[in-house]
Amino acid sequence: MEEKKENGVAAMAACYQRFDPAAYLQYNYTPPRADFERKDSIVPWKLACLHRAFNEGDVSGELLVDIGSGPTLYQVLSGCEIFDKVLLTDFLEVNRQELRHWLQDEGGCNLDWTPYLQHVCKLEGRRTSDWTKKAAKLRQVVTDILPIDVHRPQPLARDALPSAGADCLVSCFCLESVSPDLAAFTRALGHIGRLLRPSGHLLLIGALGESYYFGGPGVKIPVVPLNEAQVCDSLKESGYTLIRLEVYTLPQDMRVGVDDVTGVFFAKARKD
Ligand SMILES: C[S@@+](CC[C@H](N)C(=O)[O-])C[C@H]1O[C@@H](n2cnc3c(N)ncnc32)[C@H](O)[C@@H]1O
Ligand SMILES: O=[N+]([O-])c1ccc2c(c1)CN[C@@H](CO)C2
Repeated sequence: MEEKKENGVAAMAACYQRFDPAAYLQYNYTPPRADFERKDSIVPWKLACLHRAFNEGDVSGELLVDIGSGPTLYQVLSGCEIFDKVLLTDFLEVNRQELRHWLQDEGGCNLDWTPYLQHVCKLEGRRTSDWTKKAAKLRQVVTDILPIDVHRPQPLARDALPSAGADCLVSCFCLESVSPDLAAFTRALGHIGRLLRPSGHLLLIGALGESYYFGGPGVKIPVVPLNEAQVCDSLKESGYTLIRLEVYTLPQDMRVGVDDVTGVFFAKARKD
């Protein structure tokens, strides 16, 4: 059994060697999936879920860790106003490099995050012109971009976090996209839970009913197809209490051929 587990994880790691951050951003973070003029676009829905979850009064602390950041920053645009310290993490150096390009404001980014910063300012009741302040805030609070492997019982380097752990985790489209099967997905949930202090919050966004996605031209990556019940069961099994689950169903024109995702879930949970 141990060998089968390791083979599945190794096969996933091999797929990711061909992951293309620029293509991935193009596929998922430009219109129609990221259209801030459309009420039914996926990215504004995700940003609204995250804004509400970070700002309803129960989430607080010093340290927020984003698990499997990839080449994207949207997942911490609300959290950066709440936490003094934000850690971004990813398995691939190409993604960590993409994030560094933006954070060091040195150019070379494959996506302009301005519309995202402006949109989240609007959600916060601020002028959209405050986006430059939000960008500065994000650059100030993101203190590191670390390698991570959610299949390891210790996903981060031993000294990466304070002994108390993180106060909050956010993770988007990572666990189901890197796990060979549902059991591995659930184990990974438990592994990242060890990074979180007791009663700390987990904000989890993921794909429903997805069996593959393209991580670049011709880079077909298998995904664990999840339904809502499995998400709830896995959270409970790996030591979380579910606070809220929200589901978005993709309209036809959001299905653009880069994956077979049918829905997106947002779960707010607390570590037991
Ligand atoms: C579908 S992307 C999600 C990116 C981003 N969080 C988002 O919301 O679009 C999945 C990410 O998981 C990363 N990844 C692959 N294997 C991993 C592993 N074993 N542990 C943690 N992250 C991994 C990939 O490098 C990739 O950035
Ligand atoms: O519409 N979206 O905002 C969006 C963003 C990222 C991803 C998806 C959809 C679906 N596929 C996952 C990878 O399994 C990645």
